[in-house]
Amino acid sequence: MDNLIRFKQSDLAKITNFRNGEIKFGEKMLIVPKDENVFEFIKNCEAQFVILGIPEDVGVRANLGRAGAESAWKSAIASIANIQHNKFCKGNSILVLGQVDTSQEIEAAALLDENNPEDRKKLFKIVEQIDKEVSHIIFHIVKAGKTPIIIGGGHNNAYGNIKGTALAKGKPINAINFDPHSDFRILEGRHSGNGFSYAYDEGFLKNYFIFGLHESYSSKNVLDNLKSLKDRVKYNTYDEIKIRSQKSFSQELFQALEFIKQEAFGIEIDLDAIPGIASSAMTLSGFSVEELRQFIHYFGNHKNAAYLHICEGAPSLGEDKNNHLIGKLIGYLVTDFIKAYSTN
Ligand SMILES: N=CN[C@@H](CCC(=O)O)C(=O)O
Repeated sequence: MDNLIRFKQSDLAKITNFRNGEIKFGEKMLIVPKDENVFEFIKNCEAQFVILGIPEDVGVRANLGRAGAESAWKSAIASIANIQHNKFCKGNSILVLGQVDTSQEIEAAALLDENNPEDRKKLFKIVEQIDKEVSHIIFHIVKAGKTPIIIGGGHNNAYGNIKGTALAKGKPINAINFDPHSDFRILEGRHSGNGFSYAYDEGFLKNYFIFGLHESYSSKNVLDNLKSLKDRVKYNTYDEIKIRSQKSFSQELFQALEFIKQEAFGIEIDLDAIPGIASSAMTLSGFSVEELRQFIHYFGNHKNAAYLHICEGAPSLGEDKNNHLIGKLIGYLVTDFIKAYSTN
């Protein structure tokens, strides 16, 4: 895997705060040893979960959003390394594979202005390059029988996750997306707002459920398109569930699972659904952290859950004094998924 920067034992040691009498995830999580073949090691190691970081925000910029999602990976892995290894969750169930090497793409994108139409087209092309790298790595993880946990990055990476998983399974997969936005925008060139529409158009995505759309941030055009595809794309809105109480959260979890559970499915989490989380489309209205954790438990508990993707968190857009909080939240979500999966 040329475009992978492997995590090393010394990287883990640097971010783990050792304490006498305690065992942290950083002391137990696996890494691919220096001289080992990556694919072989993934296949044969004891860990079921493979953590991959995608530190980029080119997709968000190409969608005319606010950059910053590049910073979530570093914060997340530092928090994960300091989770306690205990009877509730074991560090050695995780292989920290490392991060997609996005340095060239970020460097090329830095020279471009997303508000200039010609530059924006170049950003679309750079996102396509990231797509190739993401789908390639995800393909190999899933093919090895393991479960990727992907920490982005922009939501553009849903495309690579879905494509890589579908190719490994040899058929299209389903997806559930916890997101105020459909990310089903027009096929104008790749960015963070059309990962699912491209995956659908290219035949990698079969059934798609969007959980908790914000009515005020879904365009008529997108809603019309979703309506025309209603046999394969379904959604509920945050407003229906939490504001007007027309639908119940737990009943909607059930309905969504019924729609996707027949095939392998990806669990996509956009952190801009949670109030107060620094992100490109940061909001003060949305589901609570506990509802998100219940959501991950509910879907992660099903045997067809194929991967977890947590994206769009942008610690660098947050307050300086508490910029570790997004990483800490991601740590909770990762362990919720592992615990749910392990009891399915
Ligand atoms: N992945 C996020 N997609 C949202 C982002 C909105 C924003 O950055 O402001 C969307 O395209 O609607």
